[in-house]
Amino acid sequence: MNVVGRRIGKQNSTAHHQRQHSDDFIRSAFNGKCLQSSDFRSSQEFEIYGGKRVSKKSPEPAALPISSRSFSLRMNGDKYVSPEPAAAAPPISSRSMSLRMNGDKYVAYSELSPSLLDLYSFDTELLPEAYNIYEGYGLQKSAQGKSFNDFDPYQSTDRFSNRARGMAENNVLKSISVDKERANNVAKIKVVVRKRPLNKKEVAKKEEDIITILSNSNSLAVHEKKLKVDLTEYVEKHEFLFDAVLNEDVSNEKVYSETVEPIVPLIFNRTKATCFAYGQTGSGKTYTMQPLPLKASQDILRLMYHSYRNQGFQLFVSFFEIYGGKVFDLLNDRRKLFMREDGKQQVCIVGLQEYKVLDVETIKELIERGNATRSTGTTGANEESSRSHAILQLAIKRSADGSEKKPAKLVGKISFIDLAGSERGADTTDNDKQTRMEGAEINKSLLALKECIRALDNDQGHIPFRGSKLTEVLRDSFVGDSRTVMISCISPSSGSCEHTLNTLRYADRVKSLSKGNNAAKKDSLSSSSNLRDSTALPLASSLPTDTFEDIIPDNKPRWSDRIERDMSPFKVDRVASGRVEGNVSVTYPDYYMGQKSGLNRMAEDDLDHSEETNSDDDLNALLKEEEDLVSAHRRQVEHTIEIVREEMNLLAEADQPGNQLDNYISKLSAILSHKAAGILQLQNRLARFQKRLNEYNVLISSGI
Ligand SMILES: Nc1ncnc2c1ncn2[C@@H]1O[C@H](COP(=O)(O)OP(=O)(O)OP(=O)(O)O)[C@@H](O)[C@H]1O
Repeated sequence: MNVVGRRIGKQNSTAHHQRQHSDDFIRSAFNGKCLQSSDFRSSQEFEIYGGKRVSKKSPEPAALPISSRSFSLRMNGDKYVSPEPAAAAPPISSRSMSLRMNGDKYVAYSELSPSLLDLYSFDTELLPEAYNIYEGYGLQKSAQGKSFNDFDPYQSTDRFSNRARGMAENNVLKSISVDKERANNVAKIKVVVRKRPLNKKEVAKKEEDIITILSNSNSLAVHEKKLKVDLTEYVEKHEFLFDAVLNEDVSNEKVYSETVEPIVPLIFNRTKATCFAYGQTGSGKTYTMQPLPLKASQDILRLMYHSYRNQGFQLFVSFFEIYGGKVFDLLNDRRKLFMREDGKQQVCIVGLQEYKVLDVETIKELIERGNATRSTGTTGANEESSRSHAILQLAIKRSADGSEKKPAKLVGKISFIDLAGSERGADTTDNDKQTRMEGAEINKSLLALKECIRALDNDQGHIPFRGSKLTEVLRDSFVGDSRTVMISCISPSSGSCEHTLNTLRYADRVKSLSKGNNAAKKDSLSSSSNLRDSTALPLASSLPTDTFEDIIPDNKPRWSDRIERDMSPFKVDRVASGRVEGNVSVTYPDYYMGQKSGLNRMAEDDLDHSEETNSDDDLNALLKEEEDLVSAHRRQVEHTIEIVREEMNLLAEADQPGNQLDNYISKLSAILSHKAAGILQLQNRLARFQKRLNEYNVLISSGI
């Protein structure tokens, strides 16, 4: 593997500080034998642990990893080498790497963690309660009554005067308090939309850009061309409001600063963050996601080596994918991994490899390797389309005393998820069995992910993470202090309108009902009510805008949505929560205003009355039935449209001279029977579902 070395020599504004830290590191590492950094500057070579040379670039200390606990060195003649015998080092193919001095050479500096990664059992309580990253060990007594300085390797060799140390601490304090302030301002869930530019193919096909985004606004409009029943065209405008809306000119840097950057400092303080990209194949998920972990790790390392230096934080990377409901290690030749649940219902991914990394370059190479391994399938829409969820995790760990003697435990982490193309969930009707199964799994996981995030944001005690492999794997990101950023990627082209609307609805559902969102959104949207500028006929306006929603419940209503729809049957589209459509403001029953969805109630019931507890399975089954009902309703509406078309044709025929009355009567009779059968079927399904709700005591309105 092409590891290390290339980063060295890169001068930047922090070079001076880093050089100083390098000096400190070198002094402490050599335990008093002071080696000048100039000795290192003259070093020319890097090589992989085990002796294989990788790079001959000059390792300037400006870019050296500065964690004095990240590796240790010893003298060997006049050479400094790692205390681990080279022979004992596993080959690079087994991913075990560590930086050491070998003569005047630096060698690789990543380390393999234990092969069993227990996602859930990470003890995030490793830091004594008194510990707070924003105050820092170095500035307070630890639980054992020892100050951080008691085990600070800087202390014995430190040349700084107390005054200088005080100034340094002040600076650390300042940056820490800035981070703390920032942390308080980071929303628990943030939903961002990114529009990509039209691609060459779309331009060649003369497809129009149907998305408008007002500059400096966080709303966007989709202009959907539709046909009335009489086949005349009109444009329906769907407006959505999100936390941020990024147009096609926005750079990846801006995407980073808008999404992940504010979260990074939080993961040093036990936060588990998740950033995922959602959208149809080719909408820009990978383009958007790929740079983020790199940028994040750059910031993480900066924090580790500066603001939080000497506190023993370590950075680990793992990269795996979920494909067809199975988990594969992308950094270990796609080895199949197994999930196990222990007695405490904590789930482990057995065998997942994690790398300890000290520099961005190594992370970059690991990501490249994982991406190359990532499974892709051939789809009609995009040959490179991915049908898997790729999950890259950056974990911050630390041992209890900040040293490397004890095993490091998880402090916080950030997971980057490049989801499978959202429309892939529609493959459940495909002829190919494998494709169907993959589609079903994708569908299930996208639904479950949405439900988990919503449950999370509502502080529901009950999070339906067992809905899919994806959410099971992410379980520990849904408990405790968490942050979630969803980046919805959309294509601007008219040909993708249906998928775009589905993506936006999914995003809207993730965001909706969340605490503090509704009021704000309502305010902001009420000033722009009547956002739809189409003249939608009642029937046309209840048309589903897509077909795959039957399978992917992007538009999945909660109990409250159903009421909203029921009360305003002429509304076609939901926009961000609290939207006021047309000039009709929708009145919610009090129950709904309290945001007590049926599920919330179930969750609360779970907590309050354990004997009435519904299991996850029950909850998921109920959710599934709800989805099925909505799907059936949608199909019924589509069916009705077809029938209305038939009726119109029949009427047109009837107007023709010489029309056969017999023919007209028999056709009309068939059409009406057809219509009635469809309605009856839906009524039966609705009745069954109502019964189920009654059984679970979640019937929320006598009006249903
Ligand atoms: N914001 C953007 N600016 C410029 N090009 C973009 C942008 N977003 C995506 N693209 C380009 O569009 C193409 C498809 O993007 P990408 O592969 O990221 O889609 P995807 O959603 O990950 O698809 P899949 O689900 O199939 O993996 C790529 O060639 C990519 O470079």
